[in-house]
Amino acid sequence: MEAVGERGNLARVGHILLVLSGKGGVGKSTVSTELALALRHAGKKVGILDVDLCGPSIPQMLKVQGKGVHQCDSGWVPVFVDQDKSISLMSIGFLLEKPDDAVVWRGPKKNALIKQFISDVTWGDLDFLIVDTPPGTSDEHISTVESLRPYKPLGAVLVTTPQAVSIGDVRRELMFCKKTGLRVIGIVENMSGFVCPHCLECTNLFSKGGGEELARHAGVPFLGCVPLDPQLTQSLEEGRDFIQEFPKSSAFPALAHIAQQILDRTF
Ligand SMILES: Nc1ncnc2c1ncn2[C@@H]1O[C@H](COP(=O)(O)OP(=O)(O)OP(=O)(O)O)[C@@H](O)[C@H]1O
Ligand code: SF4
Repeated sequence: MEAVGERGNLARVGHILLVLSGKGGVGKSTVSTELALALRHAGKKVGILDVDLCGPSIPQMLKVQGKGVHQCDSGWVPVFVDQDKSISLMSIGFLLEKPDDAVVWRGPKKNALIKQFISDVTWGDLDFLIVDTPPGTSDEHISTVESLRPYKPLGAVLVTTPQAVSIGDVRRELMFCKKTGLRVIGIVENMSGFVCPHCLECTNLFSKGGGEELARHAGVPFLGCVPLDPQLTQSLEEGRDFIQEFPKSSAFPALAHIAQQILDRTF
């Protein structure tokens, strides 16, 4: 295997995007998964590295839970989500004996695994590597950024919900990006209103516009608002391709728009 300084297994990866959120449950894994599907839909090859070690939910969202990863001479082979190998995934979920086993590890062990994921997964040719991180700005984030930075410049997509408390957490994320030299690709406001499937009226359950206002205030791009969409929840639970199967649902245009903006800002 090549050494880290020679780019090794990430040599043929175009862009690396970290998906960050100040707190849990705001939809970071959802955004990571749907972005991967939308970029695939735009003809791109995408890898997902799930370093949310305590809550690896992406295998289920892509219906590949329980699959095994195997080792080859150059490292770990990721799990391919589709037959044409346009989405590949590496997650600690594949290394647990049972899908709901808990990872009760101290920081150094987690950091060692993250470093191993970054150097040892054989991604091959990718247009994007999307890294789904744990909530907050912990040791794992610093470890992820420090291990990835020697390879290429890193971009960050920040996910928030519209409430003030979540927005406050994003301010801390922005500070983290500044201190660690991450380029902020933009902010996504998730769970931004609920569009009634019967009357198409939008109800702003958690208020609206906080993410956009924060982006304006911080001078970073705002990528869009994703509404709460029961079809999105359902497709994530069943591991279906929301972008392919639900083009008429309320979250679809928002996710497609966000993916397009990412393409515009990274190429
Ligand atoms: N826009 C949305 N519409 C409907 N359901 C959503 C939306 N965004 C997220 N969800 C649902 O909310 C739940 C939490 O989302 P998700 O797991 O992506 O959050 P997270 O920020 O990654 O959480 P954590 O990092 O704490 O694991 C999931 O069940 C997901 O299906
Ligand atoms: S108008 Fe209100 S109650 Fe009636 S279908 Fe729409 S959201 Fe539901």
